[in-house]
Amino acid sequence: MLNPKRVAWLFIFLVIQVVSMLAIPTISAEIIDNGVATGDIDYIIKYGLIMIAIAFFGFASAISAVYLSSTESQAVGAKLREQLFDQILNFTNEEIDQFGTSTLMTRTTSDVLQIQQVLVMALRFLIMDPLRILVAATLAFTREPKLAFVFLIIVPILLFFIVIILRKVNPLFRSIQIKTDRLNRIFREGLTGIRVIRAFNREEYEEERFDEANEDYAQTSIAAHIYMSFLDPLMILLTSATSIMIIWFGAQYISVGEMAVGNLVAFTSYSFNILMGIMMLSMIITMIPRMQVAIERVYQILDAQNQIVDTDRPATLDAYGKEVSLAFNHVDFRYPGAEKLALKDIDFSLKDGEKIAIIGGTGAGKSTLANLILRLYDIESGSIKINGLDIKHVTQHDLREMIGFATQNALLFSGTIRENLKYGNEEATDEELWHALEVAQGADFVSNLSDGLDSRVEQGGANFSGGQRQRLSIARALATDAKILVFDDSFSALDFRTDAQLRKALEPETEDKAVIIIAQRISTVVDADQILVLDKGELAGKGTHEELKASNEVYQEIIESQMKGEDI
Ligand SMILES: Nc1ncnc2c1ncn2[C@@H]1O[C@H](COP(=O)(O)OP(=O)(O)OP(=O)(O)O)[C@@H](O)[C@H]1O
Repeated sequence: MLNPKRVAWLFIFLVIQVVSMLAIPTISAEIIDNGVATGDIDYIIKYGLIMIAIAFFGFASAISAVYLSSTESQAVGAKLREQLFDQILNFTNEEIDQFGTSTLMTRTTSDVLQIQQVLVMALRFLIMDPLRILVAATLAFTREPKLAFVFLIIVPILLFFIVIILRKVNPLFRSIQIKTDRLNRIFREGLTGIRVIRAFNREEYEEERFDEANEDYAQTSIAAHIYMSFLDPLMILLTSATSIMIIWFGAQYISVGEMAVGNLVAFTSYSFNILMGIMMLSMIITMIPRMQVAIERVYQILDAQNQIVDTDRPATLDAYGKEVSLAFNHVDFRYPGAEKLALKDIDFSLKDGEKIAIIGGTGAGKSTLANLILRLYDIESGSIKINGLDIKHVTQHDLREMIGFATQNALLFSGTIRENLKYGNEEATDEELWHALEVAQGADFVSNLSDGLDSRVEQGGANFSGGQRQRLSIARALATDAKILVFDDSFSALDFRTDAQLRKALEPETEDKAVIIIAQRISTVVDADQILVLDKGELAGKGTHEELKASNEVYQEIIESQMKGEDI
């Protein structure tokens, strides 16, 4: 994912930076010993200018390295987010259920950010610091081997404390990520469920739930940062101790003429570079497990095997052909992990010009059946065929292009009404959109809006009533010009009159289409060519309204329960 050419440039700039960082004290030592000590001004000026030139190169390289590491890590972050979003969009409902929406969001945002933040540091310091330590140690040991023993004392002490801190801090950072998930989940639920929370006066309870998760997250973060905060003072303490030791022993060597003053200055600087290098390297090493956790979490999503895949050699489905047929042949379906079948032995067929209605109590399996037509889940046995082709043998794209779907919850996207209506057919003209709205009984209310088709739709369609949302979602399905129309309980929020008008307006529109209307109300299904009665996932009856009314017990019960409702 990293660009090798840019990483190679980064490496070159970092080498220049390290060389310049360590060349400066080396030249200083030369100036002190050969210029200052002998009063040679020319020497001082000449080497002073060389020092400035080296410092300039070091400065320019440092800036270039920061630029390259930042842009590289940003590019990796952007790529990961793009891949995650693409992958999640292709997830089946099963995979989305398995992960849960809040963790999918945390992983796409905060885990990727975590990777980016560590990467920007790691790209520089993982290359620069080992180099810095190596060169500084070589220079220190070759220039003044007598003082090298100082490192043999200080470095083990530094490493000892760093290991202790890392061992404490790593598990804490791991748990912070899990706690972020939890915090996001509660926050999300609070936002989406705000109306329910208010209606049940549960603000206090939700606040407590959030506070508790927030406190837990904050405490873990604080604990982790307390441990991390030891690193700075530890470093100050150890560099000071090193300087004191170097000056103490160095002064003694200088006084007996065994060491030059310049070497003392250079050695102090090398030692600082070595200790600083070790500390920075340790900090990065601390961060790497955090990045690893984030990478694992991100790759769990990216590596998830999509359960529903297109076959290698798909058959061609003529989405705009004259005729269309849909057949369920003894279909059994079970939700992943469920014990019981959600649909059992479902068998029916319909073709263009026909309208099938599916009725049944809550949880009977109506929406499940609609989802199977779209192949949102794969069936366990039997087959679903469109135009004689098993839907597993055509691409999901071709299949879904055949179907205009109005979902049960009438979800709309933020944008304009026009954008929402054109969601399934970008080519649709305004005239076609208005026509779809006419049929969906939504033209009146849209034309009364000051901006008509350009009116804003808030997230989820929050600025429209349930009935208006349903009409827009029906119009969206009609605007696709698909051959099969599925209305999943899409008329439930409409009053009886609008429901009847809509079905009437649909008649001429659907002469060459196959229509499936899922409903709970008898009045919505009476005029269907065929009614399927679903009961606990099984087909309890199949026939016209009159036939079922005369002979089907479940249907009779539904009629009876709704008659009672009308009496009230
Ligand atoms: N994602 C899911 N995972 C597991 N079980 C599910 C899932 N969705 C639905 N079910 C189960 O499948 C059964 C059928 O649900 P379905 O949503 O199809 O019913 P329905 O007839 O459309 O009901 P309603 O009219 O209330 O929407 C129910 O028992 C439900 O609990």
